[in-house]
Amino acid sequence: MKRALISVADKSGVVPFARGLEELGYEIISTGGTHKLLAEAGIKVTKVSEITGFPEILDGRVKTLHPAIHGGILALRNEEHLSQLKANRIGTIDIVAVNLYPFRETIARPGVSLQEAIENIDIGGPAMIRAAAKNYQGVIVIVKPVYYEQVLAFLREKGDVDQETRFKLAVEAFSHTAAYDSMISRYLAGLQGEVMPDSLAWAGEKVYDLRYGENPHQKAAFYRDIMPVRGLADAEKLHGKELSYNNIIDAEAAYLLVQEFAEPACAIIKHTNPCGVALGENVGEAFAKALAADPVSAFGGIVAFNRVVDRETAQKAAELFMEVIIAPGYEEEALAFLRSKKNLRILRLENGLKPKLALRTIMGGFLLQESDNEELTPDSLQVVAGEKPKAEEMEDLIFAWKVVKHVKSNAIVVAKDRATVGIGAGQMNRVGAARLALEQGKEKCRGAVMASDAFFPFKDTVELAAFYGIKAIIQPGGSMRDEESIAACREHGISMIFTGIRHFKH
Ligand SMILES: NC(=O)c1ncn([C@@H]2O[C@H](COP(=O)(O)O)[C@@H](O)[C@H]2O)c1NC=O
Repeated sequence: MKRALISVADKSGVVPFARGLEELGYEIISTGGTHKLLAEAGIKVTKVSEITGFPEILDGRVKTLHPAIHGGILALRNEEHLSQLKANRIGTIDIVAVNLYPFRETIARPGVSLQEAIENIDIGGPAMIRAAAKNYQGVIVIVKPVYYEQVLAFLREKGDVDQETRFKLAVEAFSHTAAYDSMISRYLAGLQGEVMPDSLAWAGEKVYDLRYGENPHQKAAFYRDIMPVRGLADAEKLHGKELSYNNIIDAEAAYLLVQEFAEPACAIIKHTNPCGVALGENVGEAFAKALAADPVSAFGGIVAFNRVVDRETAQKAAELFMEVIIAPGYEEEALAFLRSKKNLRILRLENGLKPKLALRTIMGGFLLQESDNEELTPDSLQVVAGEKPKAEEMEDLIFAWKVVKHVKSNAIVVAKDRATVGIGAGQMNRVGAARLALEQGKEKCRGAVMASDAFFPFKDTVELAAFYGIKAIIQPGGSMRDEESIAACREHGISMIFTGIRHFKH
């Protein structure tokens, strides 16, 4: 008689699965809780302890860790191994259906204790899963309820599961236990304050396959971090087609930019760079100002707000061709209106999410760094040239500084009245970025302020800024030739503020 061992923490779908196996003539073996559920459903089920001759002990820490179980799973189906099983009165186990203690859900609970987390580290489950996956030619391994029906269908129609499917299930099983272990190691390392361990174990769960990657000839998929952290994968799609690879990256850039501000803010993003950013009394004003900054580039943009979108703003925004809109919420009428736009994706994501770490692949490896969450404090600002900017000018400088952090280096942002006037992004020299930003703003640059993501290596950017009428500049400082830039500011009556913080973005 064929035997199936079923031991599951997530018991969804397990009753019909076990019943299906019973109908196919399988003997079902189960651990405590699973046994109870199946027996109550009227399924004939043997307790693991009857097979092992040993009770479950240590509050369930030891249930299935026994040669009678692991021998039955791991034995090759050859004469040599089968005779060893016979000599030791061990029967083979042909199906292992196991899912693990809910470690993720446990550590997601606010205030969870270390002891609770540790008790939710499954030991016996991964041991069985890995054993079954190693011996996939003889054992069918199932780690998720979604496979129950597929396996039952195979058994009913063909009497067995083919080797190709068994292999796929085994690969899935090893990926599953690897991801589970990565979660445990990251959680425990995090408790020690260790975020960059010698062995890096990051894992994700597929949210969905993307139609393609950055370009149509590139395959791509969207994964959520296996750790319980909220992020873009949690954004609720209220309307529209599936997000593309580029949409997801741009939506993140737009979201993070508006999170910089406590005031109502709007950011319009193109290819991860902002083309217009503004603050306003309300989202409507912020949107109008952000759009006015660069209406040409805004076409096909990704638009983010940090406040609930009202109907009037939705109507105005819908006049623009946007790919994605992301906000913490939408008034009912606003949503109804936006939904009339067939090609618009509407996302809702609460404010306040902030990544702590940034992982990036490079050829043959990864780079891991803390996210750029360095914030300005009043003490970090140092006026090195000209007069101390007045309150309003200072607000513009800080606004421009917060925006420039989100622009690819070399980056220059020109701003006035809490709105961008010109943005120079991703240039190979700083004065080139400045030229782009200033030329975009033209006359509007008169009386505006300028932010630079890194220091000025020469005084050329200051001189160009003076030509366009810039009144104040904010930049990290720290160049060997800072004095030349400071002298140029004094000569042209420009105030210069050092932040002591650099915001390169690659
Ligand atoms: N210790 C063991 O021998 C052991 N064997 C199976 N488990 C787990 O026990 C859970 C099922 O328990 P129950 O059927 O009692 O609800 C499963 O998630 C399974 O992975 C075990 N528990 C944890 O390590």
